[in-house]
Amino acid sequence: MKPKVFIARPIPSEVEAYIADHCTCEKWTGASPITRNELLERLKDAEGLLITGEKIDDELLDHAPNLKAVSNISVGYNNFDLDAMKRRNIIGTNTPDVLNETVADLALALILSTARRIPELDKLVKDGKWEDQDDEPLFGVDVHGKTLGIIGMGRIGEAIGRRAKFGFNMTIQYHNRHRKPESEKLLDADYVSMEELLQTSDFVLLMVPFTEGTKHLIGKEQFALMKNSAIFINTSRGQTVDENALIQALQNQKILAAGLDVFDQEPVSPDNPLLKLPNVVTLPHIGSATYQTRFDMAMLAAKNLVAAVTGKQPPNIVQELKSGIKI
Ligand SMILES: NC(=O)c1ccc[n+]([C@@H]2O[C@H](COP(=O)([O-])OP(=O)(O)OC[C@H]3O[C@@H](n4cnc5c(N)ncnc54)[C@H](O)[C@@H]3O)[C@@H](O)[C@H]2O)c1
Ligand SMILES: O=C(O)[C@H](O)CO
Repeated sequence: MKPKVFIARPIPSEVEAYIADHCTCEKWTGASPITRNELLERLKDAEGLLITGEKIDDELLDHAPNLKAVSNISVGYNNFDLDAMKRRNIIGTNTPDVLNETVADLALALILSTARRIPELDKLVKDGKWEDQDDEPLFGVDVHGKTLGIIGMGRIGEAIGRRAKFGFNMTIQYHNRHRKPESEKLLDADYVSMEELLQTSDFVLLMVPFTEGTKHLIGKEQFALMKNSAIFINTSRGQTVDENALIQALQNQKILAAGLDVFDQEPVSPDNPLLKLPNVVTLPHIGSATYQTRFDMAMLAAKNLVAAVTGKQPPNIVQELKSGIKI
């Protein structure tokens, strides 16, 4: 008998067909995203679950007595309660690498958009406010030749560094849990302390996972160390930044600007002060959102899921759950 899986997110038909070749599939077909309660109700028989970021904790696992594996269609897995999953030998997988270049493209787009004030000036033109006058009020700052400080020199951090170094002749420095000699060689990058990075970078870019150790990694103290001309970019998770401290830093011109793909609360509340500041470029968490990359992520997540529920080694079990899992 084929293992039963529940697909909680819309996925391309080709990916669904691949899963259906190996598993009995049930899927969420509602017009809006599945709610927590609806998800809990659908898990009674499921041995596998395909999701994007839904919280996997004791409450959910209590509703899923047959569950063996949860496959995330994302590289970040801060939605996994790793202890709860470990206690029940649940396999958890993610989708690394296939999205690196796409997310890196978006990070560069945020760097350029903030430095050259692209959304603000686009609005000015479309609002008919482009006047024949001295254009100094439209000036921005250069990107080429400046110093980019990357906090979190992982797979995506390095892809961003490559673009910045070889596309824009930027100087790269980074801070990471561990030194990355390969990245240092490739990017001619300096490993520096967090303090030095914050004090000397023109652009500070955050690309760490959200864990207990990175919650509010950047807060009041860190913004205080940055240059007044610094531009802050967050493409990691909203919770890695103390958002109130960021708002203060921008309102008090402690830093020049910010480019944000991620927020503490998503979707961001329309009342969030960040949305009222002209020197902030905002995006709705779309780092990996191109047709090709989202297809590749869904297919990789499907391969992880099928392998896990059919007793094979999935290609991408998350690091913390690797030991102790019996395939
Ligand atoms: N905006 C988006 O759409 C989007 C897309 C993809 C990934 N992400 C986020 O980016 C994260 C990184 O993805 P990745 O594939 O590059 O992961 P990765 O594991 O390859 O890289 C993360 C790096 O951060 C470092 N790190 C961890 N804690 C740190 C700390 N306290 N200080 C300094 N460095 C630290 C790690 O050592 C690692 O080198 C994901 O976990 C996800 O949350 C966001
Ligand atoms: O972690 C990821 O893969 C991105 O944030 C998309 O969810």
